Amino acid sequence: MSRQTIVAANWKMNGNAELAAQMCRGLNDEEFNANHQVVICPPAPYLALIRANISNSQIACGAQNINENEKGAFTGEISALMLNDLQVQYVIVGHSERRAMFQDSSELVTEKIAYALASGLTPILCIGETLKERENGQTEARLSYQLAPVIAKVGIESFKNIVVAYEPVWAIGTGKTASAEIAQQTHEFIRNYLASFDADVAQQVPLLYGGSVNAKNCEELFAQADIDGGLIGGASLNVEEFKKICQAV
Ligand SMILES: O=C(CO)COP(=O)(O)O
Repeated sequence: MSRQTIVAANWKMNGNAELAAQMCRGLNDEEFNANHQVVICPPAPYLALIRANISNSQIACGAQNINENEKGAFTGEISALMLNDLQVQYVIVGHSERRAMFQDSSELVTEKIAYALASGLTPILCIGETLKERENGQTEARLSYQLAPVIAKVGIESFKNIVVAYEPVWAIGTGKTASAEIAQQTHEFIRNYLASFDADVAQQVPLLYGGSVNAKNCEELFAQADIDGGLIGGASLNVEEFKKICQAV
């Protein structure tokens, strides 16, 4: 069985109602390969708008974060139940911007993943090393450090319902993409690491590359054996460019 391919848009704190409407109009009539999924992750205020305007069954919605509690006095937070309510299927967890700026530690990321899974959401678990870590030869240690607590908490079987996005911090928003060769090597490491727990599960997990992916560099990246799609930031804010990236897998 071939692995599912996924191209996910992470709008971060960008976009507006007009872009949401344009993106739905632009993508609704696209025909994608079978087993390909497009996920749009807008800021939370636009989730309902996108849900209401998507008619293509291969396009889903995702949130950019969730709180690890069911409900209660957590001003400003969004719960998994609310995402269920809006029929949002995916949620990005552990993005490096949240790890760096909002204290999303590996422990908290693990709790969010567990809660997302228990609520029937598909987490897109983001992992990645800094430039300093890569230069010091610590890439593999960093990635396993980020994966290990999640595997310990939810079990390797749960990775049948998890998407992993490898986003080297030094490639995010910098215009510096990892070369296809470096990206493939790192994805292969991630798959082998997962395979050391369960080889069958590891073969099924979609591994996405993220970091300055655009319409020009996506084809070479997506052609790599262990790259099953991408998590796209800046280039997902342009409908025509994002369409090209979705079709390149
Ligand atoms: O962080 C990213 C997606 O989550 C990547 O962002 P850019 O594509 O803008 O580099």
